[in-house]
Amino acid sequence: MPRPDLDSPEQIAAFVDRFYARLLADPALRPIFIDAAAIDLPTHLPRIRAYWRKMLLGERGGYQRHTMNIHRAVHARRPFSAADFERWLALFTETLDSYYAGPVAERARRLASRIAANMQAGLDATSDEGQGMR
Ligand code: HEM
Repeated sequence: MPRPDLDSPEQIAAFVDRFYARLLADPALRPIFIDAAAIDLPTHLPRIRAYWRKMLLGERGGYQRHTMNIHRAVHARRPFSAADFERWLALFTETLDSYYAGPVAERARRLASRIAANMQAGLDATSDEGQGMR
């Protein structure tokens, strides 16, 4: 059966559930979500879905939070390592490749990789001398 593209709110919702199943099963990443950030999944998952609807479908008026500052606060409690970023991106890409194919899935891949690199650079800079992003 051909894989669908990641181009509807329904596919994005399913993608986020699948991605988070992997993140939360990961021995290195799970404690960041569960212990350091103590996320409430019923609050968190709808935000992640709204974020990706904005990024991939151009949804307006949905997700409007400061993602970088939110990660900075978690990073201050428990620093993200380079290996954490690699793992996050590997799980994102594996989830995409397992279930989705098409131009929007490819855009998601490029965006995630670019944003992860920017985020990592911003967090590193912050912990050095405060030259972080925004
Ligand atoms: C090492 C890599 C990453 C880790 C360990 C990580 C971890 C987390 C954690 C723990 C939260 C919950 C924060 C809280 O509610 O206090 C969070 C939120 C979020 N993350 Fe990440 N993250 C990573 C990379 C990324 C990347 C690269 C993106 C985007 C491409 C991203 C997108 C988001 C979004 C949209 C939220 C929701 C923030 C909100 O509450 O509005 N994350 N992340």
